[in-house]
Amino acid sequence: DLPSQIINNFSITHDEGFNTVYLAFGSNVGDVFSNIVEALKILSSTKDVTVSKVSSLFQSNPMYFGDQRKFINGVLEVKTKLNPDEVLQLCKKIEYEDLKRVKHFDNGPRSIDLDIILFMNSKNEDIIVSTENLVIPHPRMLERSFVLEPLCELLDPTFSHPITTEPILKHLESIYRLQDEANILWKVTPIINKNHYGKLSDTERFMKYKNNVKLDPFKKTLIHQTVSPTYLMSIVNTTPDSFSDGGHIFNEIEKQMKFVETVYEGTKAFRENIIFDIGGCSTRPNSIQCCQEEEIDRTIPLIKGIRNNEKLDQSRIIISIDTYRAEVARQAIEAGVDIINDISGGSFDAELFDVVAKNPQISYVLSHIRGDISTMSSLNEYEATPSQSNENIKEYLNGELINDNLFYPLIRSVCYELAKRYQHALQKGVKRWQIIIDPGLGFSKKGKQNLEIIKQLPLIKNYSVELPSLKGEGNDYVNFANMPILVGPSRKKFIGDMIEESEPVKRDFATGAMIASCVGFDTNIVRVHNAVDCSKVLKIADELYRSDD
Ligand SMILES: Nc1nc2ncc(COP(=O)(O)O)nc2c(=O)[nH]1
Ligand SMILES: Nc1nc2ncc(COP(=O)(O)O)nc2c(=O)[nH]1
Repeated sequence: DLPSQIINNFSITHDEGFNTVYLAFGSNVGDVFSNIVEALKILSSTKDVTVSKVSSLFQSNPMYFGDQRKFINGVLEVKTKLNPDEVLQLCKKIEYEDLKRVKHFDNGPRSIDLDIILFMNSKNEDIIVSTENLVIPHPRMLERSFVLEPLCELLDPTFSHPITTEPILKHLESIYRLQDEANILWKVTPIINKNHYGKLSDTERFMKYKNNVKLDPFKKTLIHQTVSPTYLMSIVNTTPDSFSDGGHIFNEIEKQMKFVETVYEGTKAFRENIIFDIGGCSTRPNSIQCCQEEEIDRTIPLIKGIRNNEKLDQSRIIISIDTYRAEVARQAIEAGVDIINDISGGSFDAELFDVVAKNPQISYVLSHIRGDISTMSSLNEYEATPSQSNENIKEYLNGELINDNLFYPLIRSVCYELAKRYQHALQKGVKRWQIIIDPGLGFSKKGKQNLEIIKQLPLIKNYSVELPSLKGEGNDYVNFANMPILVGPSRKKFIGDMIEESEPVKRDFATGAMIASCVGFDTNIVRVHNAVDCSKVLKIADELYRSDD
């Protein structure tokens, strides 16, 4: 029952092992995000098929036939006992029976497209197929950034194409070296919470990060650079003791709403969107944590109020909840938030990741921290690199193995510890496409360590690490390619110490300078108290650092 002609005589043994298959998916018709989630669900519920990895989502320009909607593309890894032909039949069933795809013409619009890109048998040998209805590896994969970019997120950097024997990463670089705008992708994270009381039917409500890849004219190396506007996150602390506001808007919903409306009006000249980050429980070092009911009482009514406020254009507003508690996150999603902003990296409440996993349509900020609110300030030793502490760990930068242990121990430790939290998140079913990375300024970092983190932010997207898998056997490969970065330096102590200013509210000018620098270090979202003034800072910084020319 195998395809008639297999070039390499690697038979597909139906032994206890599983074949590994990489499938590229794309959609540009109908409710695109739901099509993709539905296709994943059907694959995951198919006998002898497990979806083991899913890439980020990318918005891409239609290739070959330009006159159609942009696509949302990605790649997934599947472990299966099925042979290539059976996988092909399964893909066709999902496309045409389950998702009712109607094919008008080649390369035209489609509700879902599932293409077999690569196929390895249970001994990890490449299966090459060439029949009239199936060719593996996919014949056009090497010309498609919308396939290779997401595929490289799932593979270790040395993984090579079975026929060219060149690393896939190198093939992707060759596409970008063409410097053709058509190959440029937008990384997207979903903010499609339909609990907006029906106000938002937009099935493609994503935060978008346009990643330009320019050729450095001198060094001939490729420079990845975000060229889309930086997102502005406005802190709305409804706590009585939040160290910067002193609780002046605590417990008076109309005052909180007035604050939100002021920020909404004051930022719309220079920001297309505004994110309101609703915080009901201070996370200042050693602060007393309010109880869950108190946190819910302080936050949920305001979220509902914002979503119901007719004066506000909901399509411009993104709401996040700053909480590490699962129940608060769950109720906030019900109330209409688009992002769970969790300073604990899912480590303070074991159920938090479950809530995020149940809602693949919203985004999640995965932050770096060590210990808990009362211990985090003392846990700021970063002398050793991850590879030094455990020789099973292999770290890469831009796909090259790093051996030098003196080289950036701080950022590498932060990335490695985030990679471990990332493993836990994915094990609970959180999708990579939901995740925004935050290095946690002021959390388990003192003074100048925060500046070092900011200067090394660009490394995060080029960092990857091979580390023991949580299942106990073999290694996982984690990278942060294309992950949006959020930073929250606003009014923090490390800024206050630098300018000898003990009053947080007087640190806004220095915060503005810090924010502009963060944009220069390729940050995608900045979290601030004084959003109105920072919207002007971002206008300047984006003009300087985000211009496409
Ligand atoms: N951006 C984009 N363009 C496209 N053009 C053609 C096809 C048709 O692909 P096929 O030849 O593998 O069916 N798929 C896409 C796609 O998924 N994304
Ligand atoms: N994602 C994210 N969320 C946060 N929430 C609270 C604080 C503590 O500062 P605050 O009390 O001024 O809000 N800092 C962060 C941060 O740095 N990143």
